[in-house]
Amino acid sequence: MPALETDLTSEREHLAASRAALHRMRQRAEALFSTGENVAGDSYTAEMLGRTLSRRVAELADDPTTPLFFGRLTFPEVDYHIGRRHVTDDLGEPMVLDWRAPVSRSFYRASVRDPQGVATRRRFGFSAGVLTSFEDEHLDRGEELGTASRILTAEIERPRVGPMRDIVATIQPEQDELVRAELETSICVQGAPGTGKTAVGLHRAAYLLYLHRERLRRSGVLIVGPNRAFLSYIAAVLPALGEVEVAQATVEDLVTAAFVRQEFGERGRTITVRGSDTPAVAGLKHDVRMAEVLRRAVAAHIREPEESITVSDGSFRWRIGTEVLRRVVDEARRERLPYGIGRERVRARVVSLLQRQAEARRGESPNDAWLRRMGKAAPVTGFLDAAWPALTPDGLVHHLFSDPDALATAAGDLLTAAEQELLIWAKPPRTAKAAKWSAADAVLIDEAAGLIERVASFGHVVVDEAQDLSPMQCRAIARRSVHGSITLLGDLAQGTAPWAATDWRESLAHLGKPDAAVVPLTIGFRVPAAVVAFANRLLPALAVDVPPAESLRRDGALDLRTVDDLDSATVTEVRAALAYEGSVAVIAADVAVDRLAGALAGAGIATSTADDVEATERVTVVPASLVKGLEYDHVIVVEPAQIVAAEPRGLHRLYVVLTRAVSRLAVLHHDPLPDPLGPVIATR
Ligand SMILES: Nc1ncnc2c1ncn2[C@@H]1O[C@H](COP(=O)(O)OP(=O)(O)OP(=O)(O)O)[C@@H](O)[C@H]1O
Repeated sequence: MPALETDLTSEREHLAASRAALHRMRQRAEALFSTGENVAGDSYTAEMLGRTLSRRVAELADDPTTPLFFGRLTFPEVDYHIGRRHVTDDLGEPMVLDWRAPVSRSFYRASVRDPQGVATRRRFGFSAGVLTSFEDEHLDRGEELGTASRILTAEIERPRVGPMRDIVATIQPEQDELVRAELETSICVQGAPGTGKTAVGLHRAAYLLYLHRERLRRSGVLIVGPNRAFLSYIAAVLPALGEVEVAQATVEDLVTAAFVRQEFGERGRTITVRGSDTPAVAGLKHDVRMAEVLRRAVAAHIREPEESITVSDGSFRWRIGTEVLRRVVDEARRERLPYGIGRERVRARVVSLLQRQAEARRGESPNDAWLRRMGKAAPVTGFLDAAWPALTPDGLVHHLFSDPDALATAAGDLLTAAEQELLIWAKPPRTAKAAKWSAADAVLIDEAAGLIERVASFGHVVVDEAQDLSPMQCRAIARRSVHGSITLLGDLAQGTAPWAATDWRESLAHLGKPDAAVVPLTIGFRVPAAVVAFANRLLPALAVDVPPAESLRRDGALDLRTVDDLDSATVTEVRAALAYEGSVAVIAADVAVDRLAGALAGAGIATSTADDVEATERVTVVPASLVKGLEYDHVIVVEPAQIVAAEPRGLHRLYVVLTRAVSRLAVLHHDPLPDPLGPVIATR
């Protein structure tokens, strides 16, 4: 047998043996899981043990279609297979090393210039779970393939179907550096479309969980994405890497009731978004000045005590003078605690003053029941309600938007009279509960909640498509990462929100991480070079300063077509696309989506929607407003001018739309293409 085949045979044997070993590891975990239920003493221990073990069982799941290892490092003395998780034999000897282990780092980073002790790096090629080839780089002999690797190229150019996949086998050095940054390090990644920002963020989460498992399990890791379609697109990546316990949410989930961390003592606040704002009002509510308005509105509730209080416990009467009460309130105010906690602090101080008087009189300490009774006594509560009244977050915002005087007091020099008028409700709802809150209101209520209550902090937060966050949304995330670090991912050129960021430094300041490094990613893995060049014609019109990307892909096709009938042209184009392998998307202005889906249905072509990642239809019709972060092999963009006209930052939206194609992009238009794409610029 030729050496190559002998090698391939022995690698296949190692794969089969590793699979069998993983199977035994899982069987052992399952056996422990079922006995664990019987042996654990109390129900709490049983539940904790059960959770740990069932998580372990889930982590050890083997997916026969994903290779258990994808690489091998040969050092002069030892060699290791590198894969998605540790696999050990019955004696505990490693058969496959987790890609996150310190040794595995060399798989991604070793080069001829810096071989890190590696003699040979081997990459494996798989087809439907079967090991079919490998490629060696003898670093010790000065051989290095880099991005010329066939296996890497095949992985990058593979047709896309279904949800996003992990990239552990082919993480590139500049990506690996970000993935393996220290837990304490917050970073901001500015990357052009398809440079792997989302992939980096997800792999960083998996890496940090591996390295700081216990700490992060306690505090939690959170992934924030722009919408549900995007979250369901990325949802499978972390479980495939064995990480089954990462929270994923949109910012709206965070600030409404959808996301309450009861285990951290957070109170459930149900804000259902039922209303909407005009663009001007929404813009104002997302303005960072609102944070100071709310802070002042909360602080304005604290009043200097005017009277002394006298409390009776049935046997004696105790008095606390005005001056003393003033001091108590003043001290609590200076502690800068959340308002609601400050109120309880004041109550506790008053009770302890009463307690001291009682001790002096009786010579013994009153019991807990006495202390509780005093805390609730009418004069104490009455004093609190006057000097430090109870506040709820939605109650505060309701009050502010219903009462022009209250708003004027808080907004003072911060908002103009016209701006204040924009915020005041024409017909104030009677109660906070009856209010039809908008999405922007929910962010303000969350800000108020942060002033009133404690918010639990995550150990690490990954924020994707961060260029679209408003200052107030950044603050909502900042509250949840005060004690943790963040990975901020985005592209200023893709900012479509009215408040989209133009400078990462500002976003980072609002996020409470002003010193985080801004790191560019510039190698594109999704969009073919010809398509990148076409989309880049828009860049000068987008008024952002971002480094241009370079595509790794030399394949792909771009086709621009003027057509008479958009619907029938779309049907023809979709039919042509279906002749190729992979996914097909028709992307159009939101208002055109139903019409186009109807035309396709009329032609007998079934379509799915973007949020249905399990769909079996190969064709998806996607509104331009929902396509951010997604990708399809063959993209058909219908009437760019309509996409641009639909919103103020329409050109940015078009840039997002044009950069979704993995292989082929067809642009169908009836109206002229928007200026920057037109022939004038094209021929310059
Ligand atoms: N090192 C890599 N090896 C193979 N594929 C990669 C690599 N890095 C990224 N990709 C692939 O490139 C595509 C784009 O990646 P990703 O979605 O993370 O980019 P992005 O920068 O977040 O894009 P966008 O700005 O459009 O949101 C994905 O299919 C991803 O799997």
